[in-house]
This record gives sequence, C-alpha cells and structure tokens, in this order.
Amino acid sequence: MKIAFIGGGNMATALIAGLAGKLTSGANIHVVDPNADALARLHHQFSVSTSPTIDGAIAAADVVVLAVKPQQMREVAAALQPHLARQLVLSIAAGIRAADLARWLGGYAAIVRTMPNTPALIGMGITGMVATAGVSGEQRAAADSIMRAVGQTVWLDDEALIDPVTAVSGSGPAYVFFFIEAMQKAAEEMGLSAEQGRQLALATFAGAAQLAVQSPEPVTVLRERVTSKGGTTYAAITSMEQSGVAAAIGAAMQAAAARGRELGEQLGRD
Ligand SMILES: NC(=O)C1=CN([C@@H]2O[C@H](COP(=O)(O)OP(=O)(O)OC[C@H]3O[C@@H](n4cnc5c(N)ncnc54)[C@H](O)[C@@H]3O)[C@@H](O)[C@H]2O)C=CC1
Ligand SMILES: O=C(O)[C@@H]1CCC=N1
Repeated sequence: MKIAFIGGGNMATALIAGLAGKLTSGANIHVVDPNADALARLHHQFSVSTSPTIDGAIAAADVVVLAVKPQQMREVAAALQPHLARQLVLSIAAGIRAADLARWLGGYAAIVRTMPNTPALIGMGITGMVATAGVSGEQRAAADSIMRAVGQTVWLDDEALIDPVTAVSGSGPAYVFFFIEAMQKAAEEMGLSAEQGRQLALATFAGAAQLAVQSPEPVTVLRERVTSKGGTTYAAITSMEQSGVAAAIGAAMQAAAARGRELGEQLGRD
C-alpha cells in the first residue's frame, strides 16, 4: 500500500513510526511538508520519500493522509484537488467535518475522517473512525488496516461522535501526562528525587492501566480494592472528591468536545 502524508508534524510522525516496517515499508510512504527539518528527520528515521509541496507523488498513492492543522485544511484541500482520482482521503484533523472537506476537494467523495492519538508512536494508539458514503469496502478496509497497524480502531456510525472521541482518546494522552506531571511534582515536594518520583509515578500508571485492561472487573472495583476504610488511599480519594476532581475532568472533556465542534463550525462556515 502506498501512503502519502500531507503534513509531517507530531501526529504524522507517530503514525509513520507505527506504520513503517509494519504495514508498509518507508519506501512506500511519501511526506509533503514545507518544513525542511521535519522532512529531513522523517527521511533519516524512516527512509520515506519527501517533497516540500504537493506534487506528482500523490497520484501514485492509494491513501492520502491529511495531517495538517485544521486551520490549514482548506488551503491544502484546494492544492490537493487536482491530484485526486481514485485515492482514499483519510483526515486526522480535529473538528473538520467530512462534508466541508469534500466540498473543499471539489466534491471528492472518498473520505474517512479519523481521530487517532500519539501512543500510535509505539503501536498503542486508538483511533475513532467514520467513513462517508463514497468510500468503498476496500478503502474502508485499507483505512482500518492503516490505523490497526498503530493500535486499535473504533468505527462510528455517526460523525458527530468524533468530537467526544477527540475529548476521550485524541486529547486524552495529554490528561494522563498532566496527571503524571502533577504526581512527579508532589513526589519531589515530599522529598523523593526527581528520578525516584518519575520511576514511581510511571510504573504506577503503566501497572494500573495494564491491570485495568487485563482484569475482568470494572475499574471501580479495582479502585475500591486499593482503598482501605480509614487508610491512606481513602484520605487521598476523599481529598480529590472534596476538590471536585471528577467534575473538573468531566468539564475538561466537555471543553475539548465543544472546541472540536466550534472548530468545525468556524472553519466550515465558508
Ligand atoms: N497531536 C495530536 O496528539 C493529535 C493531532 N491530531 C490532528 O493532527 C493534525 C496535525 O496535528 P499535529 O501533528 O499535532 O500538528 P503539527 O503542527 O505537529 O504538524 C502539522 C504539520 O503540517 C505542516 N504543514 C503546514 N502547512 C502545510 C502545507 N500547506 N502542506 C503540508 N504540510 C503543511 C507543518 O509544517 C507541520 O509539520 C491536526 O489537524 C490535529 O487536529 C489528531 C489527533 C491527535
Ligand atoms: O489538541 C488538538 O487539537 C489535537 C486533537 C487531539 C489531540 N491534539
């Protein structure tokens, strides 16, 4: 499968790292980005071919992944349009609605809209996906195999659910890193070294996440099992409840989903 990426930034790099040598070789991956440093890095790491602007290489691709910022999508779509004939267009942009993208591509119908996340870099991503009516069964399977090469996939029937997916798993790695940062900072404030705090916090996250994945029991039961009545965890969870941590997480996720909808409305307006 030949895959072209328009945009070679953070998320494209995570996808290429997961894909190269797995689903396809770097030689079958082409990356377009005006940033020469980004192209040099990707070429050096994964032996992908590169170009600073959209060129003839796009015609040879089976799948064109749109990995630019939402604000750049319209301009990129206009430049891409003359090069499209039979390729599947796979967008990873937050907010941008498939119908607006199809319009900017001059009515091009073969579009899969997705929301991946950066753990794709180590093959542990998860991607929410929705196909438009113009996508063939073969193209849908191709999109699924690309994203499954870097993790799990969740197909959605309703495109509106991409914004909630963005709020959960697209932006989610940042919430986890934020929590780990806070734990590391508190560990240091309590006298542990930076390295000890890092080791303890990371092993706790990785261990607890794997336990939750592998356990047949819901996370509520797992949490209760750590929480002895009147013990240390009880003190910590009571403090979090008093601080409104669960409500704050809910509000943060609502804000992420709302921002996705807002981007779609703003950028799709004309
Ligand atoms: N970073 C993340 O965790 C996730 C990002 N996304 C989506 O992925 C997209 C890219 O995000 P990031 O990789 O984080 O951004 P980024 O800023 O790291 O990458 C964007 C890249 O596009 C390039 N670019 C700018 N104009 C271009 C043009 N005309 N043609 C080709 N390339 C051009 C830039 O030089 C840059 O390398 C966004 O739409 C975002 O919503 C989706 C899921 C997760
Ligand atoms: O923050 C963003 O807009 C992108 C989409 C999901 C993760 N990063």
